[in-house]
Amino acid sequence: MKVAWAGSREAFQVSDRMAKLVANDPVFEKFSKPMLGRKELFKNTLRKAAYAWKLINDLRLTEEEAKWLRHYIDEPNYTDLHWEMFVPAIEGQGTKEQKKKWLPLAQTMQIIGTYAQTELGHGSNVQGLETTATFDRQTDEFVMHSPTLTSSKWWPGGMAKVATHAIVYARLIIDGLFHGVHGFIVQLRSLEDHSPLPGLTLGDIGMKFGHGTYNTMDNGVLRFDHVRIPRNQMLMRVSQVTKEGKYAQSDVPRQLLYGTMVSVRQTIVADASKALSRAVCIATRYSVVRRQFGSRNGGPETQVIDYKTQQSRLFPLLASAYAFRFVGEWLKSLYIDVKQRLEANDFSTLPETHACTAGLKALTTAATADGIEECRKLCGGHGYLISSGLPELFAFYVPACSYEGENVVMMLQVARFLVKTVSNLGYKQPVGTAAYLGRVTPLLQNNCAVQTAEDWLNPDAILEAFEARAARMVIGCGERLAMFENPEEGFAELSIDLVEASLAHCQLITVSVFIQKLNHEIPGNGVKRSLEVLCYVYALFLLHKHQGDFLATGYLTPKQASLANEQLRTLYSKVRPNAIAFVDSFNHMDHYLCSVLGRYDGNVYPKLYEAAWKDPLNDSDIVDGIQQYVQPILKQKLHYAKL
Ligand SMILES: CC/C=C\C/C=C\C/C=C\C/C=C\C/C=C\C/C=C/C(=O)SCCNC(=O)CCNC(=O)[C@H](O)C(C)(C)COP(=O)(O)OP(=O)(O)OC[C@H]1O[C@@H](n2cnc3c(N)ncnc32)[C@H](O)[C@@H]1OP(=O)(O)O
Ligand SMILES: Cc1cc2nc3c(=O)[nH]c(=O)nc-3n(C[C@H](O)[C@H](O)[C@H](O)COP(=O)(O)OP(=O)(O)OC[C@H]3O[C@@H](n4cnc5c(N)ncnc54)[C@H](O)[C@@H]3O)c2cc1C
Repeated sequence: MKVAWAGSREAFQVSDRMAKLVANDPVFEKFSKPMLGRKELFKNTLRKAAYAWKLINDLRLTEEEAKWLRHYIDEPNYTDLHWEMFVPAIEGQGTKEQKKKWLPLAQTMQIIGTYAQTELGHGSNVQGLETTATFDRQTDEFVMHSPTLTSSKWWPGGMAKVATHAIVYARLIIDGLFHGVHGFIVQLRSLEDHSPLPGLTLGDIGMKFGHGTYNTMDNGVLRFDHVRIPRNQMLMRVSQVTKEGKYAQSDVPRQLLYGTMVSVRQTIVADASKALSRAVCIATRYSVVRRQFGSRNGGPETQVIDYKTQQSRLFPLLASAYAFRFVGEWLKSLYIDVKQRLEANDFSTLPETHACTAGLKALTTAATADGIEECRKLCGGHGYLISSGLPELFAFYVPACSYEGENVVMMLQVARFLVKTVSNLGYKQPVGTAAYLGRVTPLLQNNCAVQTAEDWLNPDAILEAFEARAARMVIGCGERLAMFENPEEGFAELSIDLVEASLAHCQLITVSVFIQKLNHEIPGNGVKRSLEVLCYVYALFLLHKHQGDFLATGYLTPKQASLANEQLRTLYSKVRPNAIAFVDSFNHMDHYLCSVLGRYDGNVYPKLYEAAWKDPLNDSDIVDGIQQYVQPILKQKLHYAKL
């Protein structure tokens, strides 16, 4: 199962080796992080990042190994933006000459970059950005300027204190004409003494949610006061500006300017299963250790994992972690394919890839963030302790619902893709993830054939149910949209339904990828059978949760919906014996989990007790402030004692 989770034996070995490297090195200790002040926390992160870079070079780690190393160090920092956004932006949007100049500098970290798109006034609406890049023909330069307070760049990670360069998105202006938003490589700091270059105002935007997690990142603010950069620092794969000031667009579609976001959204989907599996591992192990009620004749109480209600909250999350792992793997292969096509100037699959990355990013991050919080509740009161590992994990993870495309905004992008697909149905056969929309007639006409709970243990029945629900919701939206004279008005009016239809479409993708995975790639019958159980849990849990959709579209009868729920209860009993094996298969080490409740050895209570004594408040019996503020209250003698 560890191999099935990792994707291959080699992938398992690489990640396992890197997990151990990090866990066994005292530099990467992280348990004390929540006790540090912001400055100490930040310096500590800089120290770890520098040491990691040294390890990467000394040990000659591959790109894959380096990614795992950074992952297991488990502290967001400037290198995330450098490797995941700055470098890919140059790779995807730079010309050959630009790549030749900038990539070697970035790949050896002689320069450190960030991705400066969002502003104080605009994040989702990229076309609304206000920073200007005005071409000056006399000097062959662009003048970068922040004309308003709301045009201040706001959020870019690593920008406040570390990055030497940024890809800055700004409105291109030539001779007073606006030519859309483009990316520019801008140097921010001196490579000699790290001071901000003239004309730039740079700073940190302030503390963020949760203490010891995201505050390791220096998210920054940046303002330009007429800063000049050479013309050849505009990323020019998509559009070019000549030294005469002529604006030209190559036959590469404009959407490629958004290519870095497609790449990162794909990574975010791949990472969702890491965060969810971490929370599920903690909650499952603790649910086996924790006992409440049910003691008979002085025997042990019931392990809380044996309560059906606990199973009904925990096991769908376990199944979701596996579903997200597989859909992340699938999305990566889709992305690699589109990347190769884009390099060969084939842009045909870009719209579908954009819809898949946007929609799955929204689906997986929302479910993961909610899932982590559910796992915290599944651990009862102790889940609220920092030492459970869950509050910090939640604080670290929850911004994923907003960054890289706010989730609702992303679902509306999926909706645009679906509406377009439906409106083209007469003359363009949908393919890939939308192929089912080419079979609307049977999907709209045939209803579910399930008659017994057992009938639900059938991948075809499940797939058809999810296809019919999505098709009926999408087509229904299409029909209602057609009644509006102005399609944009209609889209806005129906946006709630469109987001729901997009979710149904994305859930269909996750369910069908899970089923495909079982059909083709699982080594070993035992592993396969166990994963089949999780696949059914995932699908039937979604069906139960969204049964309103399945009933309202008329595909299911109430009886069939209740049979699905009956089957789900049976499936939970099948998951229970393997629950610990399922979570051990994630191969998460104690160092990575950073959780007393999720310890591999289950030695929870003594370690919880021990961890409590490490709190700085327990350094002495009488702490600072008691004499000054508590003793006087105790000693005062008031007449009206009842105040
Ligand atoms: C670096 C992080 C790496 C990994 C994270 C993983 C795990 C976490 C680990 C560590 C975490 C630590 C640190 C990193 C954390 C966070 C970093 C965060 C970075 C950022 O947030 S960067 C800023 C991201 N900003 C956004 O995502 C903005 C969202 N808005 C948009 O994308 C667009 O503006 C929007 C909403 C799509 C609308 O665009 P617009 O108004 O310009 O146009 P249209 O709607 O008219 O669309 C035009 C046309 O283009 C199509 N399209 C839109 N986007 C794309 C795209 N990306 N690719 C391809 N095509 C696209 C759209 O569908 C339309 O097509 P049509 O004309 O209809 O055919
Ligand atoms: C931790 C973190 C790290 C970040 N790192 C970076 C970075 O490195 N570089 C960078 O450039 N940016 C970064 N960002 C910014 C991030 O990309 C934006 O915050 C994100 O894209 C969301 O945009 P917004 O803040 O403008 O949200 P808004 O769009 O203002 O969202 C507010 C609300 O409005 C709703 N809404 C907006 N538009 C619509 C619509 N059309 N229809 C319906 N509802 C709508 C949303 O659903 C949401 O509920 C980061 C953000 C965070 C939280």
